[in-house]
Amino acid sequence: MTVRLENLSKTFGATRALDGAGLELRPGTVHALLGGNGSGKSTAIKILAGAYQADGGTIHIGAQSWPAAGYDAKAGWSAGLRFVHQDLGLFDELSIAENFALDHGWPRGRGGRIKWGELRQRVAQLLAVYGISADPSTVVGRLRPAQRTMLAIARAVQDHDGADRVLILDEPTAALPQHESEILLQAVRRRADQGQTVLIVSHRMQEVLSICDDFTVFRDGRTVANLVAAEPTEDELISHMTGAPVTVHEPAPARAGDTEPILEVQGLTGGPLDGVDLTVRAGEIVGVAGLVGSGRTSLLKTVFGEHAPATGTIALSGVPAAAGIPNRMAAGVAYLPEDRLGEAALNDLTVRENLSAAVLPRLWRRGRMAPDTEAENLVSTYRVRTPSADAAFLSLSGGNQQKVVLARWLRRDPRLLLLDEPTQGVDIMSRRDIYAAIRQASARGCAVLVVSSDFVELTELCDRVTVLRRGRIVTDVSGDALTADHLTALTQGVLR
Ligand SMILES: Nc1ncnc2c1ncn2[C@@H]1O[C@H](COP(=O)(O)OP(=O)(O)OP(=O)(O)O)[C@@H](O)[C@H]1O
Repeated sequence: MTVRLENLSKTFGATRALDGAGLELRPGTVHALLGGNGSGKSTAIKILAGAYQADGGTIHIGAQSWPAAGYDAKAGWSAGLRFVHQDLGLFDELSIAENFALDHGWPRGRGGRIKWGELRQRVAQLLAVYGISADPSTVVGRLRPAQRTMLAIARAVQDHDGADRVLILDEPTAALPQHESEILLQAVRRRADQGQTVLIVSHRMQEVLSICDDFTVFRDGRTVANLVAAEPTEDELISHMTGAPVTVHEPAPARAGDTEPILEVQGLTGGPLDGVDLTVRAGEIVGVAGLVGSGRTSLLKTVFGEHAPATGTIALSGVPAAAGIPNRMAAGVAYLPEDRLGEAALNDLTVRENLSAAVLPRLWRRGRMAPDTEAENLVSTYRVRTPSADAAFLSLSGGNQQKVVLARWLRRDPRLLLLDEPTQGVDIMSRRDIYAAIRQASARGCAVLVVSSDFVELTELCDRVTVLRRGRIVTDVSGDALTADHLTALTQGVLR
């Protein structure tokens, strides 16, 4: 089904989020919507979902048209648009069949009895169509990550051929490890080959290049490129996003010799951790690769003092680390969690206040809080797109929120920096700035431990990557062996 957005505009206070943007989806194609953080992608998607109302423009879906200011969620739904957001909205404790029924009702017989046989049969057919090899009675929490996303897609579309539905996916692979992303993208590609129209918003260039037919690039709320049946290069796409030719970044300088150990972990157990031994030295950037459930996040949380280990020791610069988060922070440990909005940000405050939160004691003078005069510098260094440092944190786009939280930690000048998925949702331009900031911290002697599902990121950023499988470190990779494919094989257990 064709979808066409024409001349879409939307203003939030002083911010012109969309300024005449356009987008056209051809039936049975996978279309990438690309753009830097704050370029207007989410605003366009939210308008299509009916969550925001546009100020002006026209929306065409199939044979129907609406003035965008008069379009709502119901119009989109009945015209066939289906959305799958990053938070898949699945109930992990329930079965696949129950998850379907919660969305679309339970088939009932006489006396209101649930017709389980009919439900299971209908769901089994959908699972087959969407290539999910699982039984309808399987509990959702047991599925692999790519299967869960595919399930959310099947549940949203609930249609066998899908040709009269348009599937809109917002960063579908952001939380998936490489191997799972590939499985998911192939499954999405197959859907399009069978006639389904798909729109994907993503910051992962290699992925969209591998499966998309058409590409639309937004910059400053306008469409700056519309590439139909094209095979652009990554550099071409980036230069559309930035409006400038791509600049080549310097590789990280080689490190000379061994430095003093900052973090020493021995025999750590607790939760999924099953005896982790790990040392990170001053100036080292060490990656942690592993599948979901391998213990990656638990390792960081335990080192930060959020979880107490069952057994084992943690030392910082040779001294046993005192228990609890305040003690770890006092010892110079900083932690950027994966769940930015839930754990890291002060959502009700401004950008400036969020940036200050990590250095509050420094700003208190004679019983008064000094204004944080560095906020403007940080906003510009990290390319945070905001009308001012005093804008509400929540009014920023997702990627810009992430940059603020990261800037806040890096300005503390930590001795040990723990990062969990640091660039999730961050555009490719800022990603490079963030890598540069992490490298600068490491050049000053900070030890960095970084968890990422994006193995390309680990290979670009890290001196060494340690592979975690079922709570144990199975190997360390560095030098020429440090490639994304090698990490995929190691985390999967294909290689030892
Ligand atoms: N509810 C809102 N209130 C105020 N400003 C907003 C709101 N939603 C979006 N904006 C602003 O509109 C602009 C476009 O944001 P949008 O979320 O559409 O960008 P995006 O391309 O999706 O970015 P990202 O890749 O970071 O998710 C940004 O400057 C953002 O701060």
